[in-house]
Amino acid sequence: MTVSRADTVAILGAGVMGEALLSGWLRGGRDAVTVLISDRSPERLANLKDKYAVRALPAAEAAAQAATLVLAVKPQDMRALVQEISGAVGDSTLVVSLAAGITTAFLEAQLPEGTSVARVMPNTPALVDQGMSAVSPGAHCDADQLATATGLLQACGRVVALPEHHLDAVTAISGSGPAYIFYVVEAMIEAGVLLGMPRATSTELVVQTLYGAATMLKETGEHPTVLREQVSSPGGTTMAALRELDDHKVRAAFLTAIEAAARRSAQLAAGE
Ligand SMILES: NC(=O)C1=CN([C@@H]2O[C@H](COP(=O)(O)OP(=O)(O)OC[C@H]3O[C@@H](n4cnc5c(N)ncnc54)[C@H](O)[C@@H]3O)[C@@H](O)[C@H]2O)C=CC1
Ligand SMILES: O=C(O)[C@@H]1CCC=N1
Repeated sequence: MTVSRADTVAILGAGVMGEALLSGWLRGGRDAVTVLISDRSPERLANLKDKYAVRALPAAEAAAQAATLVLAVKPQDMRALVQEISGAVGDSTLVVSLAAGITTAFLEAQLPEGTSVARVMPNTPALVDQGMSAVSPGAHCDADQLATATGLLQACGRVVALPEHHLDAVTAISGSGPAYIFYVVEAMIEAGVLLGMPRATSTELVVQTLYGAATMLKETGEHPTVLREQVSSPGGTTMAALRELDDHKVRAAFLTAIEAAARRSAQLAAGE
């Protein structure tokens, strides 16, 4: 079967996020022949070709054969990748970057004049079709191209369009967010073990509690304060615990931590 360039998407850098998108597209019914992958690691490529039956090519060749390029390397590897593919980027190519910190202006300056670029910040729950992504258009990305970028992410979860000046904050909240939640989950599991419970039991209790609480937030649409108050009996156990969290400034620590993540995203833009 011959596949047109217009229908082809290339994932350049097929690591955690590249695979999350690839797997989401295939689960959503996209034909594997319309996806090209490229990665520096031959082992990684062999593994993905086996698992998903997609074609692998060197980055510049993949870039020449696809109308949409998803750049999914680490921010520190972005300059080298863009230099590698720049000559293969055509007039109608849409470049979609997933990298933390890397601005559309940075990419536009490295790519041929007038290249359409969209910046996206996804997160790992895309692996289970529950991703949260934000997308921002660059200077030459028109509405149709923004819709194309949005569609690629919608296959794996929800997408919001936002002005690019919010993207460092998005990176700090939803991009890195799953890690904060996993960190809290780890701490709660440890607490169960400290109280004498088998680890497997503690894990089951915590994971289902997280799932239930997330489902309540989503399905009731109630403010989290209301839902927290429903759990907090006067003079009860929950207030005893929350008082300790307040004493240990856990809320303030979250604010400071998320500010640090946003600051780090901005530093990555400067190549630090
Ligand atoms: N992991 C996460 O939770 C999220 C990551 N991101 C962003 O996604 C991007 C990718 O992150 P991960 O998937 O976590 O990284 P990763 O390290 O799992 O994947 C990056 C892949 O790029 C490959 N690579 C590096 N240079 C290359 C080149 N020149 N040509 C071809 N392949 C090359 C590496 O071999 C690696 O497999 C990063 O820029 C990150 O900021 C965004 C949101 C969430
Ligand atoms: O930690 C990072 O830099 C990437 C970006 C958002 C999540 N992971």
